Amino acid sequence: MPAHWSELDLIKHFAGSCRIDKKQLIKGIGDDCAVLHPAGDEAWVLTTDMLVDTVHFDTSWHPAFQLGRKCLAVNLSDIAAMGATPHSVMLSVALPDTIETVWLEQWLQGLASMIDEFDCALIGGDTVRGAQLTISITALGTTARNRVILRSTAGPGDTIFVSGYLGSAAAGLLFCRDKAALPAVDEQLKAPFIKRHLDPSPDVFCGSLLAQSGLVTAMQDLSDGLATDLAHIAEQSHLAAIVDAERLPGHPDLAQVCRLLERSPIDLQVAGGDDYHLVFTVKRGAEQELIDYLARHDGPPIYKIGRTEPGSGVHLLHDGESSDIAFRGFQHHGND
Ligand SMILES: Nc1ncnc2c1ncn2[C@@H]1O[C@H](COP(=O)(O)OP(=O)(O)OP(=O)(O)O)[C@@H](O)[C@H]1O
Ligand SMILES: Cc1ncc(C[n+]2csc(CCOP(=O)(O)O)c2C)c(N)n1
Ligand SMILES: [Mg+2]
Repeated sequence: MPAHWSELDLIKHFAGSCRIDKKQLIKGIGDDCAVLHPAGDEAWVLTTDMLVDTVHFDTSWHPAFQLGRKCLAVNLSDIAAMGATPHSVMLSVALPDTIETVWLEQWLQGLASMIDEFDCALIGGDTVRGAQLTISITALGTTARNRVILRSTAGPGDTIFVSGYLGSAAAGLLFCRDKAALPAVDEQLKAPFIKRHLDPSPDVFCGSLLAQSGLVTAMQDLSDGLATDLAHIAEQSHLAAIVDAERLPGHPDLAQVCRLLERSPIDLQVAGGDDYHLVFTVKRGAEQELIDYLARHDGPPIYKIGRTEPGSGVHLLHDGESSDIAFRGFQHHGND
């Protein structure tokens, strides 16, 4: 892979080299999922995510069962971001010879439990031998055509919300990765952070409620970190996103845990990645209506973190200063 190319450069190059439009394609490259309009009022959303050993997970600390669940969770999070309901999945794996049967069985049980939990079915895939354990899942979701939520449709003056705590998985990853280097930390204190890294639960129910409410203008899931993921909404909606650092929601123990890790909580919250919650925009004046709608439908709490305005970038307000953090989240290429 050419090291000087960023992930976005590569995607643009792929897109620029192939035909990318097609009848019945509502949205191709550029969102959490592609959107197809098969017939009638329905829309299909399709997404694929690849997980590679040592890049997305590390089998030395990731139990097989939880890894099986996470492989699907990251895809379902993209389906949630469109406001759709998961329907079916295709599984492609490259397995090295060193994989043990017991490990594979536990991994599969984890995957199967996630398939059951979200009422999906496994409908196909591909299986090959490979040097490095690689798992690629393609997921299909369905929704009503007029309920699909894109990244490109936020308006100026909208309010920005997230659907859960930020930074937990990033702290959990540090606990798992730097085990030897860290002083002994109370297991109970670490547990929720490590759980969020190992076994995130995608906000599928929340995403679907948000779309049903008719009050959400744009949405995206949080995989690379707010700095990058919100930048996609800002860029595609031709807006600036203004985020108030004090409003970023975190686990009640995040500050304490970050002191032990010697990391800034805000850094983990905006750039740590692996959150798998949703970031979305709501028309100004409709915030309370949305909160009431969620409460009426047993929805989860949501957290207001900022607003959009004319302009560009993602601006983090902290201690009276503003800094542009657009695309400062996790990147696979270009900033290693
Ligand atoms: N190799 C590729 N060929 C064609 N399109 C691609 C390729 N890689 C990514 N894309 C498309 O580019 C867009 C951004 O991809 P990306 O994987 O960054 O999605 P994301 O939702 O932003 O992140 P995540 O995968 O963490 O959810 C998507 O529309 C995706 O389908
Ligand atoms: C062992 C290990 N090292 C680092 C990370 C962190 N990480 C890897 S990929 C990614 C963003 C989402 O990926 P993608 O953009 O491919 O969907 C993040 C935050 C991890 N989870 N495990
Ligand atoms: Mg996504």
